[in-house]
Amino acid sequence: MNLRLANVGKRYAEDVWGVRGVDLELEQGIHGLLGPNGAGKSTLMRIITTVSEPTTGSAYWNGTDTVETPSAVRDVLGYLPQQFGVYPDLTATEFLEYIAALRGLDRETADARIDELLSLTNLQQARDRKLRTFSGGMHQRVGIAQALVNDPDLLVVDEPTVGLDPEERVRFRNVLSSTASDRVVLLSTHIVPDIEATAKTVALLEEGELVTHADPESLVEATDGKVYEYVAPRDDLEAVRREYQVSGTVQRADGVSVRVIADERPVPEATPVTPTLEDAYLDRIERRGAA
Ligand SMILES: Nc1ncnc2c1ncn2[C@@H]1O[C@H](COP(=O)(O)OP(=O)(O)OP(=O)(O)O)[C@@H](O)[C@H]1O
Repeated sequence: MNLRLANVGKRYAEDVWGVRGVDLELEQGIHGLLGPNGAGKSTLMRIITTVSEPTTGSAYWNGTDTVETPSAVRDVLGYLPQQFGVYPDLTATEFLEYIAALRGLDRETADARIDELLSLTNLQQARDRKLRTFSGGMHQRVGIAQALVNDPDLLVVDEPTVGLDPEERVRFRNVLSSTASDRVVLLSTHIVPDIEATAKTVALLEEGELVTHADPESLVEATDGKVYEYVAPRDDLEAVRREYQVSGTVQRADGVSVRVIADERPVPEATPVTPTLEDAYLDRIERRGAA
């Protein structure tokens, strides 16, 4: 299984490119598409799912050009878009039955598959409740269930954890990682912990361009020796933010403990700490911003 993007660009207006010159190759496993708001993640997802056509370049699924032959990807695709609307008066089971029918599954196959998916997404207890009564997290889990109805080879999930509380976010992450074997999963997010534990590779997008595509370990390694923690007076926090990329703050009795990304030790008492993927992400974004 292989998804390849070659020189993919999307122009919205004369000088407005949603993405530009993106080359990317993804194999089986979870891949994170990371970038700040407006970076072009949704644009790229819409091209991959054939909802929208690129202005330049093309996408290939197992070597077949998906702009010329959209069915090559549509037939194997599961998609959870950012704005995922459901039918509030259907129960979870009814909704999944409807999706299964649209996907052309016969009744028997559909029933078995729906049972399996409700259990995978931890919604067995709620299967006969109307979707209007679902919490944000349950809504997203039904979303992932509907995307998996046809057992897709390519699963595309766009910002799935926005608005979820931390516990639901973790639950969603676990569901997703348990579905990742035997398919290509592309998960777009601007929340680094969403992919930290699960992604095989991370593609970092900023202002429509692919900044890097690497495994999380290599990204973190590149930031090694550049992350420091120290306690700053509370009144200095704004100044620290102006000077450094701050990846965390903790209020303390004697000031604010800050975690910063810096090429050199910012103050003599700063302690070097082990970087996380979040630090590495901010470092790449920062370096680009400063370049
Ligand atoms: N239909 C459109 N017409 C014009 N510009 C657009 C259109 N859709 C997106 N853009 C612009 O393209 C850029 C990329 O947008 P996109 O929605 O792909 O980013 P994103 O990374 O998904 O951000 P978000 O997380 O905020 O959705 C932005 O500058 C956006 O304003």
